[in-house]
Amino acid sequence: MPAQAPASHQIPFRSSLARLAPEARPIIPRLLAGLGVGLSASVLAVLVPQVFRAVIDALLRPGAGPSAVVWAAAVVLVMGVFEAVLTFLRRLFVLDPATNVEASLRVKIYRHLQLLPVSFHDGWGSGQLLSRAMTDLNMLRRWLAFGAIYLVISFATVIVGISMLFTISWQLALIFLAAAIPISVYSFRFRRQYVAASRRSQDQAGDLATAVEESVHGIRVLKAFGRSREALENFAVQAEGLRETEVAKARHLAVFSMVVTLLPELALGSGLMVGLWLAATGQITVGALAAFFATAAAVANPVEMSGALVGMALTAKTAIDRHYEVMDEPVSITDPADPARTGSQPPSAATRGALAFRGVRFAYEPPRPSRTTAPRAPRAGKQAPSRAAAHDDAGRPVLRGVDLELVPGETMALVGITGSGKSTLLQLVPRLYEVSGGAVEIDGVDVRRLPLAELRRIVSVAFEDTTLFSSSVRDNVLLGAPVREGPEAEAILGEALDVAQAHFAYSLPEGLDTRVGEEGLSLSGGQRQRIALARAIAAKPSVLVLDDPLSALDVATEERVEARLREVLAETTTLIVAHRPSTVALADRVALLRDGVIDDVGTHSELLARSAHYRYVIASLDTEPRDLDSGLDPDDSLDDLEEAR
Ligand SMILES: Nc1ncnc2c1ncn2[C@@H]1O[C@H](COP(=O)(O)OP(=O)(O)OP(=O)(O)O)[C@@H](O)[C@H]1O
Repeated sequence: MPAQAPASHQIPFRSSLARLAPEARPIIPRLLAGLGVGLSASVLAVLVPQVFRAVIDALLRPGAGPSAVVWAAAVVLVMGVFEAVLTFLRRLFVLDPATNVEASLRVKIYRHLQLLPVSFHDGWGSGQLLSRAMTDLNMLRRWLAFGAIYLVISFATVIVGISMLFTISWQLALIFLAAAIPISVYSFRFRRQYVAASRRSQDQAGDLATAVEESVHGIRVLKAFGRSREALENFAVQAEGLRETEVAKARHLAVFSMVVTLLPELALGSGLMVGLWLAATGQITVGALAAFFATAAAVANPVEMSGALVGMALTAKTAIDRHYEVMDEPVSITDPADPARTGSQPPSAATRGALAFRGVRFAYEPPRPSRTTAPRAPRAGKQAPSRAAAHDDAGRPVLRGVDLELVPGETMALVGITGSGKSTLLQLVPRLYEVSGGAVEIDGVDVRRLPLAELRRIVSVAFEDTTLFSSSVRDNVLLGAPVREGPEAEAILGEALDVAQAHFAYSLPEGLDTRVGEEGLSLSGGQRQRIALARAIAAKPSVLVLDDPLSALDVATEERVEARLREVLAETTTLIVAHRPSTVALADRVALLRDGVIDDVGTHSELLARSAHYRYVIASLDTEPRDLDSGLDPDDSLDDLEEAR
């Protein structure tokens, strides 16, 4: 387990920036070009007062003609045009690289999220991940394209400007410089406060996004239980928390901006009095005095903007830290260093589908505080706990030594009381989680020694809680299929829909091209399950792992599905979590999971005869058909079903 990450305000700014080096390296030439033209533009702006100085002094010289004014005006005009062109070029140079960095970091975080194990996703709110992939990177892009360049330009302008001030009058320049001392002292304090507030606000924005996402997904539950108002109140508390942080952030920025505006103005005021005295006593010319104030104004502008620029830089730093918190999470489930087989072997030829659990132990990882959001300010109201935090079992063993063998082509039902670890055991087969001890084997090979792509081709899964993607029925079903286009794919699709008894899909408004999923047509729970089951079948697996995917089907449909499954996937080994006697009755054998171990294995009748715990579990299973498509009598007994086989 990696060491706990330091809180973001403890990471020095330079270290945060250094993380961007691999992204920034290719764009450095363009950034430098942008910086170069930006600097030239600002140097031009600082030089304009020197022209004024020359003009005024020339005009005040006895016998001076108006031609000096014409020349000066022409020079100022040319300098102005140059400055405008340079500013345009600066934008042109930096915009493209900044958007490239944003896009590349976004793709990287998405790819990393795909690679990270399910245990990582258990511990993170989806809004947190969403805000890191979207808002944070947007802020970073804006800073790279504008803030970072402008900060350097402003700094250089101030340095050049102050040097110019010294060439005009060292006494006046010293007065101006005196204002810089309290500004730099104060900026230290500001930086600390602002980084903490900025981190808090970006985390709170992520939490808020999670809250919106959860309530949109759970809108039916909230409405059905009349909890919309309570959800709104909780949301309002969270939104208020974010507002307060934003206000605190803005307040820090306002005070800092006030300091950086006020002090140079005070310096200018005092400088004016001293300057007039110096001019009156002939120590400087009137032209020099005018040039001094024009230059001082040009220097004061970036100083005044420094509050906003520093704020932007600190926000970008927080965005970088938040991005790399996710990127630094280790991908713990990876391809083996010495694979037992190569991915090029055709699975059907190489895999018979003998599935074995050997002394399998498993405990969910306890949630680490650094995994969720960074240090938060205490705030009123309830905070939705992360998913892993909601499980008291995290860290405690769920499976304590499971031994179970399935012969190729066998269908085995897994039963046990609720929370006994059935779903957990299933998820170890395709390595959605990694065993804490022991091994899961397919054809005698530890699944950890199979390349992940191959393992997930051999093993196909369907869960009770079905996820359909926003695309057509066809795309959803063929998601894991060996071929996804052409006549062979169509044949696989037709067969999978037939086995899953999902014929309804043909009569959808646009047939198999009908868009389903979040942004598509709403399907019933049973329909969704059938599509998800078809997806698992279309993958042509050697091992099929079904986590009660038929729970929303009526008993008759379930039976038809099982019968077709046997026909079509006669060679497929199936491990199915059963929550209904009907599912149990359709299996070849049943395994009883109890207290983290397999308590007994046998046929349904054998277990009924010899295991009191099995009888207890069976008695507590749901006997009601949930999707009343068929009109089957719910009182149909198990024996009838067994006979039906
Ligand atoms: N992601 C998770 N993080 C931490 N603990 C978990 C997680 N998922 C499940 N658990 C815990 O592990 C134990 C086993 O859960 P599991 O879902 O495997 O049980 P189950 O037998 O499938 O239950 P059911 O029959 O109700 O579906 C439970 O105590 C549960 O609280």
